[in-house]
Amino acid sequence: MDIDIGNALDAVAGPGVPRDSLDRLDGRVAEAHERIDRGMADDEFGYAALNLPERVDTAAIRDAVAPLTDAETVLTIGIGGSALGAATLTDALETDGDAYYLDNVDPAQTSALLADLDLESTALNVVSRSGTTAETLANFLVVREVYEDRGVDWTEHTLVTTGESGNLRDLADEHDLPVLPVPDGVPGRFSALSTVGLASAAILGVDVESVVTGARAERESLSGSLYETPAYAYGAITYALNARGASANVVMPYHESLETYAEWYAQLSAESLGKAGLGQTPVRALGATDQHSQLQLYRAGPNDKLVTFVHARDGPDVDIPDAELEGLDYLDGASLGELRDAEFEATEASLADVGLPNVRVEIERVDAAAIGGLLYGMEAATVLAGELYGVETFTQPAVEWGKEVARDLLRGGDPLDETTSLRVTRE
Ligand SMILES: O=P(O)(O)OC[C@H]1O[C@](O)(CO)[C@@H](O)[C@@H]1O
Repeated sequence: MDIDIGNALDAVAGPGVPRDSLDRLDGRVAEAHERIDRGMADDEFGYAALNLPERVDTAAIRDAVAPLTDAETVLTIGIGGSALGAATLTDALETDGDAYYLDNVDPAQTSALLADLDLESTALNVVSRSGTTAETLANFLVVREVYEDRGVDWTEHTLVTTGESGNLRDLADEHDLPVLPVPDGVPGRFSALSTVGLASAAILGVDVESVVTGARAERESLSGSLYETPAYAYGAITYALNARGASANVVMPYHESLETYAEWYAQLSAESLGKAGLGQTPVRALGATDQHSQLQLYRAGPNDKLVTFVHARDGPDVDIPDAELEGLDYLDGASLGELRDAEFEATEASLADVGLPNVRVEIERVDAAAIGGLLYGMEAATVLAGELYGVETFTQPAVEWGKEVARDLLRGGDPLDETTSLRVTRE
């Protein structure tokens, strides 16, 4: 991936980063890289994620999914990092069939999805690192019962991706289900380039080997300077802008196929860096669509954010038929891709024009290697930012409080006294 941070410097942006500050920050990047390098060398918890391009065994993934590759549909049951990496890949890349994800507890969505699925031609990949996540286990039990109600042997269609212990591992052992291991020492949000993110894609014919090759190329770019490492340039500039008031990072890909990538990045950033009162709020947006919904705020609202554009330089295109419509002459002879690119560059300029910091992340085209590089690059960027923030990048303790209370409520616990209520209703 390429990064252009020019529109985040103080020559353009306010808040912007002075070049001499960036040079000084580069000294901290060099120290952070040494820490990251040591963590990778020792396969330390969390840092181990940056070793995945060398560690992931795509042949073993192919072997495990081989019995399922005739499936026309893959239903992945997981949540957070156990779904978003896989969804990023199958939403971005060509697949041999349909990919669906049950990554929420929404009875209407679950019922509607299951009503439409031909379970005989559907492979099930149940993914949970802990094997104890309520949403994932609940959805799995519901789906399993539907298989049984329809007389389809769910055990013939199910792959499990989980850790060495937990309810899901127990269920897999009880029913002798094929199990793929989750990578040791890799938090869920960093596991896209492992069994967790690659298995569902492999079932659907995605070139997972090229995904890993692209990640490996980004891994090889890691160095002691943000000026030589796109991933570190991104991690450093988002950190530096946050320190100067950019409290939100609007991730705005200009490709429908990358919309889920923005969702994946939101978890990666928020769950890794949102600690000790620090962190940058990830906002998901989509170009060109959100020029017609959020751009007004970005250009004329508070300069309290940065916008990260994600753009592929090349890709499929569609010619626009010549228009006889007055005022639309500028479309004559143009294509949808040219219109999109003109709008992307105009939006980038529109924000620079008012000093709203923005960064351009570019890939050559949306293909397996580029997506692998983008995923790896953003993981490395987040690890670097975590070193600069000085936070515990690889844990997520804040998510546990709500889980415990939800469990207590389901067990008939008392209503919460942390919340207050002031209901306003129509008479
Ligand atoms: O893979 P698991 O253990 O089901 O966890 C799913 C998700 O839940 C979290 O642990 C947060 O609750 C995420 O970090 C993780 O990606």
